Amino acid sequence: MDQSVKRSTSLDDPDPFDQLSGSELSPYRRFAASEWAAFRADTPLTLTEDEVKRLRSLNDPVDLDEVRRIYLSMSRLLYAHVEASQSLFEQRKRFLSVDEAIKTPFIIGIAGSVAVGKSTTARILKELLARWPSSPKVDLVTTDGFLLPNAVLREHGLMERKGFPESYDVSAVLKFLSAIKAGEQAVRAPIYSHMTYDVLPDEFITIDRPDILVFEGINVLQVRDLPEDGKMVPFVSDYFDFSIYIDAPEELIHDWYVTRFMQLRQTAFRDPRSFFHRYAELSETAALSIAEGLWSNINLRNLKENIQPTRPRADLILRKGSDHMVEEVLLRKL
Ligand SMILES: Nc1ncnc2c1ncn2[C@@H]1O[C@H](COP(=O)(O)OP(=O)(O)O)[C@@H](O)[C@H]1O
Ligand SMILES: CC(C)(COP(=O)(O)O)[C@@H](O)C(=O)NCCC(=O)O
Repeated sequence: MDQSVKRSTSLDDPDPFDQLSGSELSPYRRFAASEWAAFRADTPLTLTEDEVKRLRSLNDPVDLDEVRRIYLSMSRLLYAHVEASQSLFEQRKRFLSVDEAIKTPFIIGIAGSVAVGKSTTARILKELLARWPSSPKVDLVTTDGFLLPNAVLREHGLMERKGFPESYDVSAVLKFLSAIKAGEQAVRAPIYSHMTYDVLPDEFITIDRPDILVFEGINVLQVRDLPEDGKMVPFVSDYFDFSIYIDAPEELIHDWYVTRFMQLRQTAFRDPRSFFHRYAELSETAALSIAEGLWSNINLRNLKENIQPTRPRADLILRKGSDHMVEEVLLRKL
């Protein structure tokens, strides 16, 4: 992109969310959570309170009511999309003389800030979709496995840029998604550990021809600048059949990040193998200041510069409120 026209983002810029939800020209239709809940129709509730508790992340209070209010309608909508896409693919096979055995997975992308609750949403959706009457095979992959290893990030001075677009091996992401879409068997994805704060060397998750793949991570809706040589480059989202952006006002995400950091201090950071173990021993004030620094220097910056600008590319936006519960749903109408 021509650098002279690239708009610089300031951390103080207001969130342009109202333009998306409030304007008549918005490509989205906005629903209050109660209106959205009505679309559930006769979709059965297939999760129990205990299962929801098991699926949710630290500091995420999502419960069975939230599943009823928000997730069942989403499950119904996705069911319609998956059915339509499978039927379309069947018809296309006749034109393309494609091998009958090849299965093209339906890929759902889930984007949003660090600490907004993407993992919880991804895990609940995975379980709900897998419990449809047709019992589809549903897999979940997170993009943190595709981060460059810490050794490489250090070598390039990128340790403070973890989560920014340049900290990922995007070619590996594209190769992975292309293999999945091509219906390849046993495709490997790398794994990240929050404990070591690094990609696990030689450890992989194997994805074997699912019906549906949920692909979750902060940057999945990222659009890359065209290379100078003018070569066409696919975007990660080119492989998506449906995309969801999890959203909330920045001040709330900030609070959730800091609260979670302080809770991790009492739990995961206590483990001497944790990369953040040293923070478990710090005073409350010192730890708070570390959390604030990580939020404003890395995660807020990334949200404003790279993540929030991808929000208008999503098919569905879930906007959360102060109690972590979804207050508004925006569904793309065009
Ligand atoms: N330092 C950490 N130690 C242990 N777990 C972590 C740490 N940071 C994040 N997590 C966990 O990793 C998962 C992903 O977190 P994150 O990338 O912030 O996305 P989100 O909160 O949107 O799911 C969450 O389940 C979170 O609880
Ligand atoms: C690992 C993450 C970049 C998220 O990765 P994702 O799965 O969304 O690709 C993020 O959780 C993170 O660790 N950010 C670095 C700054 C911090 O420690 O908060």
